[in-house]
Amino acid sequence: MGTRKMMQKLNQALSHYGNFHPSPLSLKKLLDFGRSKNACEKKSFTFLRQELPVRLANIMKEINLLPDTLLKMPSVELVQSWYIQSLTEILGFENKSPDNSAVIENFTETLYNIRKRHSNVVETMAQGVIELRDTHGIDHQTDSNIQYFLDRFYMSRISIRMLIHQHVLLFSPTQETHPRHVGSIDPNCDVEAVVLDAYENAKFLCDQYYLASPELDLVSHNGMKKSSPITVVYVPSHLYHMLFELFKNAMRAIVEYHGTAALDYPKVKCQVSLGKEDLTIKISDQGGGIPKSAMDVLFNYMYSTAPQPPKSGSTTAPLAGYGYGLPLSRLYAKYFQGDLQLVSQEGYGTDALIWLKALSSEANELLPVFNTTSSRHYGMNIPTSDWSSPYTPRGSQNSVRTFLTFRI
Ligand SMILES: Nc1ncnc2c1ncn2[C@@H]1O[C@H](COP(=O)(O)OP(=O)(O)OP(=O)(O)O)[C@@H](O)[C@H]1O
Repeated sequence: MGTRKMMQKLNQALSHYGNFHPSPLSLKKLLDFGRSKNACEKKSFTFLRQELPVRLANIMKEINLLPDTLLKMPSVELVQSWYIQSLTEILGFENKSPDNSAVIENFTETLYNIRKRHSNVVETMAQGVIELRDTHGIDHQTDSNIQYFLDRFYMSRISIRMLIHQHVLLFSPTQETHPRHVGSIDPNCDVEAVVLDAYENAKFLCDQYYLASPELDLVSHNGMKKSSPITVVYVPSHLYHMLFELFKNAMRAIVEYHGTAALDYPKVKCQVSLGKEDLTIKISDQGGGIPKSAMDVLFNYMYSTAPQPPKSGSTTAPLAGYGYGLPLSRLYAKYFQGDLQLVSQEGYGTDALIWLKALSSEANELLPVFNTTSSRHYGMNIPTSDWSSPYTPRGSQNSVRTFLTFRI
C-alpha cells in the first residue's frame, strides 16, 4: 500500500475507533475470563482487535491536540511512530477469521511485539518534554496541558499494556507464570509479602547510596477476618511499583533528615488494613516532612528535589531524581479505582496512603475518554487568579513554580 493510502486508512481508523468509548473491565471480569474453562483465545482475539484500536485511537486523537512545538520534538515523533505502527498492525486483523489458528497465533505474537516496542514510552515521552523545555521553554499554560495529558497518556498506556499482557500470558505457549496467578493477576495477592519485597529492594538501593537505611515496622489489621493474612485480588507488579516508590521516598527523607552519620534512624512504619470496601496501606516516615507550599506540585511530572541522576554509565541505580515516582504510582492506584495521597507535617514526617478496592467487582479500570470535555481542556486558558498572591514579588520567590525543577 502506498504511503498516502496508508495515511488515509489510518485517519479513517482514528475517526472510526476514536468515536467509541473504551470499555472498562473489572479485575473480577479479567479474573473470571482467565479462569474459566473456556478461556478462549478466539474470544479474547475478537474483543481485543476492537478494544485495542479504540483505546489507541482515543489517546492518539488527544496526542494531536498537544502544542505543535511539542509534537515536533524528535522523541515525541518517535513515540507517535510507535503508536501508528502498532495501530496499523492490529488493524491488519480487522477482517481475519478467528477460526484460523494461524491468525490467532500471529495475533498473539503481534501483541507480544507491540508490548516490547512500547517498553520505553515513558522515558521517551519525558525526553520529548525536556527537548521542548530546552528549545522553547515551557510556560504555565503549556505545563498545565502537559501534566493533564501525561496523566491520561500514561493511564491509557497502563491499561493497554494490561490487556495485552493478560492475553499474552494466558495464550502464548512460551510464557511462564506463577501457578497461582491468572495472567498477571494474583487472586490471593499477599499484601504483606509484596510490602516486604518492595521494602527489601528499596533498602538495598538506600544502603548502596547512603551506606545506611532505616528498619521497617510492619503492622496489619484485618478488619474482615481477625488475625488472618490480608489478601486481595490484584496485579502484584502494580502494587510492588507503588510500594517501592513510596519506600524509596520515605527512606531518602529519613536518612537525609537525620544525616548519613546518624547511628540509628526512626523506623519506616507500614500499616496495612482491610475493611469492607478498602484495603489501605499507610507508609509513615519521620523524615522531616514536606512544606505545605510544595504539596501542590508533588504529583507533577518531573518535580524532584533529588540531585539529577547520572545519564548513563553509572553502576548504581539512583535512589531518586526523575520525579516520576509519585505521579506514576498514583496512576497505578487509580487505574483500578484506588488512590494515592500524601499528608505531611513539615518538621516531622510524611504519611503516604494507598487505597485499593477490597472487592474485585468494584475494581473497574479507570480510562481516559476522548470527548469535547477533554479536547476543550487543551484550549482552555488558565484563569488569572482573583485572589492576591501569597508570594511577595521579590527575587526568585515570586511564584510557586520556583519549586519546580524539570529534569530527567
Ligand atoms: N516521604 C517523603 N518525605 C519528604 N519528601 C518527599 C517524600 N516523598 C516525596 N517527597 C518529595 O517529593 C518529590 C517527588 O517525589 P517523586 O517520588 O515523584 O520523585 P523522586 O523520588 O524525586 O524521583 P523518582 O522519579 O526517582 O521517584 C521528591 O523529590 C521529594 O522532594
